[in-house]
Amino acid sequence: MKLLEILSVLPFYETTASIENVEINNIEVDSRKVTDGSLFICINGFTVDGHDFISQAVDNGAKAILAEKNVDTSVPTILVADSSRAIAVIAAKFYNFPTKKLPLVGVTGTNGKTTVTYLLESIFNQNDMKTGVIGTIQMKIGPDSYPVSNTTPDALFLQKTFRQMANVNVDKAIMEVSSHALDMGRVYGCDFDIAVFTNLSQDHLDYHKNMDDYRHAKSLLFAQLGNTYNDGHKKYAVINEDDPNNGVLKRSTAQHVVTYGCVNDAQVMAIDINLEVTKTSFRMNTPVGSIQVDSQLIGMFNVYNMLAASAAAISANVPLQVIKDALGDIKGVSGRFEPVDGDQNFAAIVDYAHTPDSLENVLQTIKGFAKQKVYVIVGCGGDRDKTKRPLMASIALEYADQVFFTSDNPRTEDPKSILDDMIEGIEESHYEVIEDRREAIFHAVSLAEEDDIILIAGKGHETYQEIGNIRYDFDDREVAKEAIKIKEK
Ligand SMILES: CC(=O)N[C@H]1[C@@H](OP(=O)(O)OP(=O)(O)OC[C@H]2O[C@@H](n3ccc(=O)[nH]c3=O)[C@H](O)[C@@H]2O)O[C@H](CO)[C@@H](O)[C@@H]1O[C@H](C)C(=O)N[C@@H](C)C(=O)N[C@H](CCC(=O)O)C(=O)O
Ligand SMILES: Nc1ncnc2c1ncn2[C@@H]1O[C@H](COP(=O)(O)OP(=O)(O)OP(=O)(O)O)[C@@H](O)[C@H]1O
Ligand SMILES: N[C@H](CCC[C@H](N)C(=O)O)C(=O)O
Ligand SMILES: [Mg+2]
Repeated sequence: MKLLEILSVLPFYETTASIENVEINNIEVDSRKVTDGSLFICINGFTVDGHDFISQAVDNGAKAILAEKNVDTSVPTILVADSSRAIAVIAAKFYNFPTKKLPLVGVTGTNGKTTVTYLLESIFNQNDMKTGVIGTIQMKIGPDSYPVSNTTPDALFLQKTFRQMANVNVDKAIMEVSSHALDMGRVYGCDFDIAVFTNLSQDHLDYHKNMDDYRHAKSLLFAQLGNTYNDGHKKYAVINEDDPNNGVLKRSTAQHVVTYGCVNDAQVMAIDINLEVTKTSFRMNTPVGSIQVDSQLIGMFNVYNMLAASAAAISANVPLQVIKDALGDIKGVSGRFEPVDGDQNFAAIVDYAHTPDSLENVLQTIKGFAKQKVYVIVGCGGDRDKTKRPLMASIALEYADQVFFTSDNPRTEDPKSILDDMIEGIEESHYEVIEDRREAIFHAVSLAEEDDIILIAGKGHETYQEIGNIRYDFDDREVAKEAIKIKEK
């Protein structure tokens, strides 16, 4: 493709040499992956500056450089104010605007994104639609899955992936949209048809300055809705009416708002909610009729997730009966309230709760059913929001009979200092600090008696423990199974 044509989507840029005859066959943000004929886009990252790798990019065959500052190089340079924003639209153009054709649902919020995307995948599949899913656990095209390193990957990866999805006739793409991605412009070139808001509570205050900034980042998804290409298609903002932030998000969009909830009056509403240990049921009233939902998902927070997915599916014209059938079939999402079954007489549940709000939700659910003691194993991630550490510790202590504070991906921080942050100022004494997570799980399992419940929180589907910059194999579910096996002997 002619470079001039690719750049036609940018409102303003300068060039250092004529680019009239430059042809580009690839776009790259990583100098190591540049191939002959590429346009290399320099991103000034959090760790290194892409501008420092221009000579490697040129050596590898870059035919032009897109940069934020003047650089000394033998190939033409295109200067823009913000290359992270530029790449989002350039990549969309290069891959021929895949999301113009491919219906795209974006799900944002502090908790529940992964769950809602998987619920939507099941609902769309039940409606005989081929789906593509991008999120925390993996990327999927139809039944095939691929690893991802971010919940919401960078703009180039996204546009390339959406092109792949469009080429194999995916009917609906569903993605998690993190606040980091919104802030960094990773989804700036995506044309969403439906944007879903789950909820907002404290997280990521290492990245966002305060809760207002965090909320603002989330609102960008709704502000962007329908503005990307102005193609006249009907767009929907699906919003949790029971979340105190609903007003801000509604005011962020000029599109149709669909509300859901259980308390405040909403268009898609759950009533007669019955929460049990092994199942959940409720009546769902919607503008297009009413259905009885009988689900194997546990907990009030999952009622909200089911409402969010249903409201989005209704906006996409999926019949209510299909939604009912899909919600009835879903067994659960990997690492989310996942029971570990080793034929033991107590329960062990692995859950991805790694924020104060999700931990509280999941513990409220467990306390609602607990007949005997509740044990909690929990830690907090290193190089992440430090202010959530004491909050998560207090919540665990409030609901549990005994808490084991342990490591959860200490990354480059000293595991002991993370644990110190968690227990600082705590007056209760019903806890132990066991830095080694495996030891903590084995210890809790060794104490558990009939009908007790152990919650192993924070890592869910993760199959590693990140210490320093190394990811060691570690899966809470496997370790718990081992511990149970040894105890049962
Ligand atoms: C803080 C942050 O978001 N960082 C993201 C960012 O990395 P970075 O800024 O450090 O990149 P960098 O290493 O400095 O590189 C800058 C540029 O130089 C280029 N480069 C680098 C080296 C080289 O030899 N040649 C070269 O060209 C790189 O390709 C890049 O274009 O860009 C990378 C590529 O897109 C991301 O993978 C990375 O996410 C890191 C791993 C991360 O942990 N991000 C978290 C905070 C995050 O985004 N989380 C949210 C989910 C949150 C949630 O809701 O739970 C997510 O969406 O994942
Ligand atoms: N709607 C909800 N409200 C509050 N907590 C929830 C909700 N849904 C799930 N949770 C809790 O949050 C945890 C993570 O859920 P999920 O993975 O669906 O969220 P997420 O938003 O994708 O998280 P992440 O930001 O890490 O990708 C679950 O294991 C559960 O404990
Ligand atoms: N997407 C989240 C996941 C946190 C999961 C938890 N296990 C941790 O490592 O803190 C993050 O990267 O902040
Ligand atoms: Mg997720």
